[in-house]
Amino acid sequence: MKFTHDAIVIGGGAAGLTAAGGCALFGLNVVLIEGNKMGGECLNNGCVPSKAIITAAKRAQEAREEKRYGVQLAAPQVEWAGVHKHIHDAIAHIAPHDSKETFEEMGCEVIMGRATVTGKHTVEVGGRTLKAPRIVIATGSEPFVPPIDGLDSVPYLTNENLFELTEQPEHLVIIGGGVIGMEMAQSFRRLGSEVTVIEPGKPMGRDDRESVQIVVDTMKDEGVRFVEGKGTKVEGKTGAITVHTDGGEAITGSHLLIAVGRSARVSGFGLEELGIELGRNGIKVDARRRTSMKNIYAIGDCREGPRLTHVSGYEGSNVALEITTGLPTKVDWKALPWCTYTEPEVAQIGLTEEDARKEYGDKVTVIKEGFDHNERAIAEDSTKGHLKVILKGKKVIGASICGKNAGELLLPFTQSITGKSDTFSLGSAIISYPTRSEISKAAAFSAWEPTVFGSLPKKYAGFVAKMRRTFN
Ligand SMILES: Cc1cc2nc3c(=O)[nH]c(=O)nc-3n(C[C@H](O)[C@H](O)[C@H](O)COP(=O)(O)OP(=O)(O)OC[C@H]3O[C@@H](n4cnc5c(N)ncnc54)[C@H](O)[C@@H]3O)c2cc1C
Ligand SMILES: NC(=O)c1ccc[n+]([C@@H]2O[C@H](COP(=O)([O-])OP(=O)(O)OC[C@H]3O[C@@H](n4cnc5c(N)ncnc54)[C@H](O)[C@@H]3O)[C@@H](O)[C@H]2O)c1
Repeated sequence: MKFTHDAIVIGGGAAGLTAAGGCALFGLNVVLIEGNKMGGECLNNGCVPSKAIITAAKRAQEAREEKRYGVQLAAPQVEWAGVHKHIHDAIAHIAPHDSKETFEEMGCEVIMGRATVTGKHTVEVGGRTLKAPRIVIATGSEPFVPPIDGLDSVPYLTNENLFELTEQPEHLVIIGGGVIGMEMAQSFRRLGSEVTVIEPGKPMGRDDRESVQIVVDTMKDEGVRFVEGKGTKVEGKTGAITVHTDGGEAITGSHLLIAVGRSARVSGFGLEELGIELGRNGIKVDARRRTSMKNIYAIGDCREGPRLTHVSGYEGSNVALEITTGLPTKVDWKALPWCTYTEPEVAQIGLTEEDARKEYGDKVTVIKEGFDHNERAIAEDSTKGHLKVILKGKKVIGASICGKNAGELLLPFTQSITGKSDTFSLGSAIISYPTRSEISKAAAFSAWEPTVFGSLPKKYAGFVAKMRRTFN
């Protein structure tokens, strides 16, 4: 077969951009195909707009706080057009990083068009037939819309139109207390909307329960209402939408946000026809991200597995490395970090306490340090939260952090879980004072405290002291 390219990448989100960019930087002849907007979900209707609205909401909240540190701010006046502009300015600012031009400069051919996989080595786009020994599918995911009675007859929001709102919701009802539901609930509440979250299970179900409880309590204090139950029926019209729950509640709001998870984008572009195996929610892949057709990879949100921008980027670079070097490159999730950007933030890496205990039982110990002992946090009057280090013996297998900027504090634990560092070196590192990251040193040192100040070192110190007294 005569190939037009070394690799074809379908999808210009975090996964596809990284895979295509990586191949191009190694000098391969790679084509990247994007059917909608370069940058995909993260840039256009995911991480970037959500973090931009969180920032606006934080500013409003700060102004709403009572006099603090002896300083009184004026009450916030939220002007929705300004919030909308801030969101779209942030997207526009970052867009050049992911643009067609940037990737062409890197050496990719970029085609704007919808691709169809037509054979083991063949992709059709805009009337062209492209052929390559390796194909990478990085088509992402879309909001899962649950089969709730009446939902198709009312206007509702998902992350795909939420950030386009030109008016502020008076009362936002959110179905789903997962990551999106919680980040958006706090943001809209802080910006002045009434907010109700409907969630049948535990909000932020994958996270450390103690940490999540702190966030839920904070949000309740800020006026978010939580309703336990499943949304089962929806009715109403623009401006007055009622959600009925299986617990018998009926909540009426001006706007409805659906945030109950994601569906992998896997149909309508040839995968079924080609017989590529699909799982429950995404393309089935092995640890090297190869599909059932081994020369075709699937990375990022479109395959089964965790759905996060840094995961998409990681898989993109792994696959680029495997394609360019020919060496197998497996993914490894033991040090997978994630963070939910509520206030306080909840950050996690590796196993939570609950999962670690399930897996290793009483071999697990947990060291907990509160920010109430961290002097920077005290000086800032921001002591909510804690760090929990999950250990198996002296080996770190997880860390859960709840607090201001918790997501920024994960890095040392990445190093220790992957074996590039350990609790002893972290516990003896010099860390600038006063910083919130001193909490990591304090926890790591706690793991060694009984040994360092144990009976043997004490005996030795006593012996040295006795010698000095005797011979000085
Ligand atoms: C509201 C929200 C907030 C989020 N916040 C965070 C966060 O703070 N941190 C984090 O890590 N993650 C976050 N995420 C998750 C993150 O956005 C995704 O995991 C990530 O963007 C997935 O990247 P991807 O490249 O796999 O897919 P996508 O970004 O979805 O890219 C896939 C691309 O493929 C294109 N495509 C699809 N089919 C075809 C076809 N047939 N031909 C050509 N092109 C095609 C699509 O147009 C799309 O551009 C958030 C998600 C949401 C919804
Ligand atoms: N900070 C971040 O990293 C970040 C932020 C936003 C989104 N994301 C990514 O996007 C993904 C999707 O987020 P999400 O919040 O949509 O999904 P999610 O899986 O985090 O949460 C969905 C929630 O909806 C609930 N639910 C399901 N059916 C329901 C019903 N009928 N009524 C009420 N509640 C119901 C579930 O119990 C669950 O708690 C995340 O898993 C994550 O991968 C990441």
